[in-house]
Amino acid sequence: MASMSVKHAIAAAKKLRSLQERFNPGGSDIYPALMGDEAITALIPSGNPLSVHILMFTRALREQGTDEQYEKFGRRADNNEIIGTFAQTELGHGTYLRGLEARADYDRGTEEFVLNTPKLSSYKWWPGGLGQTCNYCIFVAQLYIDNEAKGMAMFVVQIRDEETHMPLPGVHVGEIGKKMGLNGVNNGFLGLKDYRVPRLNMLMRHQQVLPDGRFVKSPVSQVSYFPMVFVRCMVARQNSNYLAQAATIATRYSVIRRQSPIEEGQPEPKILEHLTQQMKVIPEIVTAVVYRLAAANLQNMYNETAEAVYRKDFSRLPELHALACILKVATSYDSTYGIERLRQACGGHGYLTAGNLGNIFAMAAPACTYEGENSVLYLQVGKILMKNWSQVLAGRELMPSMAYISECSKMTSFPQWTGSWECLLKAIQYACVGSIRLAFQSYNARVQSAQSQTAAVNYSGLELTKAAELHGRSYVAGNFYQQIVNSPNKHQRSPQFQKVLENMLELHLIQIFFRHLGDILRFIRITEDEISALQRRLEEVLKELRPDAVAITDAFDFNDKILSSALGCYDGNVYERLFEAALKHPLNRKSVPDFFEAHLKPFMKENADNAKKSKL
Ligand SMILES: CC/C=C\C/C=C\C/C=C\C/C=C/C(=O)SCCNC(=O)CCNC(=O)[C@H](O)C(C)(C)COP(=O)(O)OP(=O)(O)OC[C@H]1O[C@@H](n2cnc3c(N)ncnc32)[C@H](O)[C@@H]1OP(=O)(O)O
Ligand SMILES: Cc1cc2nc3c(=O)[nH]c(=O)nc-3n(C[C@H](O)[C@H](O)[C@H](O)COP(=O)(O)OP(=O)(O)OC[C@H]3O[C@@H](n4cnc5c(N)ncnc54)[C@H](O)[C@@H]3O)c2cc1C
Repeated sequence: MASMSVKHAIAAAKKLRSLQERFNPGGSDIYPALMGDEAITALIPSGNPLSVHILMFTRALREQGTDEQYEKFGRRADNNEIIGTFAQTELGHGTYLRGLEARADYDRGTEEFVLNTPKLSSYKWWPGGLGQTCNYCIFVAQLYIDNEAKGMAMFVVQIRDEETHMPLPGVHVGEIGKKMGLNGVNNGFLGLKDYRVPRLNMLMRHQQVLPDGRFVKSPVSQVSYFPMVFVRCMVARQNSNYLAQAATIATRYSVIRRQSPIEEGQPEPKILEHLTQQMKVIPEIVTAVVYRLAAANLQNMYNETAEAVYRKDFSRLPELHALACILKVATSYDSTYGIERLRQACGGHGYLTAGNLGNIFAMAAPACTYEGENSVLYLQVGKILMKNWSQVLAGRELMPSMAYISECSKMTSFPQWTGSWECLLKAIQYACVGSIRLAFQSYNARVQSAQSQTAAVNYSGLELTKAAELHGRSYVAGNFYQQIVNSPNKHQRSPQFQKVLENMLELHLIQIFFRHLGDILRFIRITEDEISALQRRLEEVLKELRPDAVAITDAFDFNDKILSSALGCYDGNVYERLFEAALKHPLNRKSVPDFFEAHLKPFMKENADNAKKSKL
């Protein structure tokens, strides 16, 4: 599987190169890499072994290396003359980067770094493509000068001979084993023993080690985390894509499959006529759209921040970090749960490999873990919200994506309930700010009682997580509202199209309201009649969107090769394709399976003989 994936990945990478040259000659924009990776990944159901090379290795060289280092390594990596990965996670540590054990000791006598993974737990473990594909990697290690720890640093390390692909002396490298999915990616392990690299193999755009061993600290240590921010932005877009693919499959299947009359004596309807089926499928279509728009916003913000960082302006890093964390978490959680809901909406056939929903789930699910485990990132955002709440208390302005927190903090109570979109959006924001205030009271009380920040974060973790989750909901819903109601190009839309978008906004806001009704009722009084009115509107908007469901998913424009699903094929010949796939199964090559003579027949005969004996 790995070799097939590499073959496909190389073919697709070549295609990508020609597309880039045609549509984005010499451009550094992220989209070609993203589209390239998406295209390659989508065409390789077992995952793209070049993903981390495209998304992390090449970018780390460009963003963390000096111009000279880019000339020496980056250009060859961009041109796919060398293939690398990003080796940060270890067998013993993934989240807690300060606990990483791999070390780089500077030898000023030879102006080299001596790299070691001192224990088994120090082995790099997980990097994509590390097992067999890559001949280089970015090796993340704790930097030591005269045995004094200086923090994390990144090193360009060649791990295999460029001609023979043999692991180099001092390198122990291989595949970590079968996974739930992505088995074409050859995630690998890497051990280094007294492996020497020249001083100039340490990426030194932001921090330097001079020949005599003097260390020049980075102006902002967090800029070394930038490669992770980029992939978190990618995940937001990639996972909204996975959800859109699954929604397309389930929607098409739901208008082909007929089951169970709604009125006695009537013919069996398409299953999408059942209201409960509409509630399983249509909100997922809308969620895919909502996150795709949010991810596009985030991508633009990433581009702007990356250019600023290149100019040594680090001012926007904190906001990008907060948004990249919350969107990576929200998109990966909601897409993973949404794809499983869509699989279940397809009944038994949803469980068939031919439907491809299982594989889409297996591609989407690990995004809840890699690039920052989701609950750790929720806590990251929770910590940032605590800092911002202190700013609110001090009367200071907040970053634009958190401005609503300031506005809501000035409200002494929630205004009269109207049920309008603005009211629903404000309710989610108001509940978020209420949760932040409660979390801060707990957190601050702990800090005041002399608990350390990390301990206070841990013991306030549940409330911090809730506040972070609601912040994500507020941001995503607010972005969708702005795009539908206040977009500058709204007047270029046909009235029919605008109506469909407004129906999607109505559904999203009401769905989020009901998902967080408990959180909202803690801070806002809403009567039973007002809640029942929203229930009616939910049922109504599902009915309104039902006729548009197929058109919206067709507009995602996935061709059959990308969906790779007998349930979601464009021509709708589901049963014929399911049967065609079944007949291809190896067990159908013979009428009598080999195991009959070898196992089944003797087993049944033995039971029959025993039965006869027991009768005697
Ligand atoms: C298109 C296809 C897309 C995707 C699929 C295809 C390919 C990719 C597939 C897989 C690739 C996977 C790669 C990986 O998984 S790479 C390894 C990823 N590992 C992590 O993300 C580690 C997660 N851990 C953390 O982030 C750590 O907790 C942290 C680095 C945050 C450090 O925590 P620590 O406790 O040491 O410090 P904190 O106090 O939490 O933070 C200090 C300070 O720094 C700020 N901060 C933290 N992170 C960032 C950041 N990324 N950017 C900017 N700023 C950051 C934090 O807010 C604190 O600030 P302050 O409070 O002001 O001091
Ligand atoms: C498919 C896939 C591809 C990957 N690709 C790469 C790659 O290319 N390069 C790379 O370097 N890494 C890669 N990784 C590794 C990934 O980055 C780590 O798995 C991830 O960072 C989580 O770390 P961990 O696995 O050590 O889990 P841990 O950090 O051990 O987490 C285990 C549990 O402990 C909890 N926990 C940990 N810390 C805290 C805390 N401070 N507070 C509360 N709870 C906490 C977590 O929430 C989680 O529930 C990949 C992983 C996967 C699954």
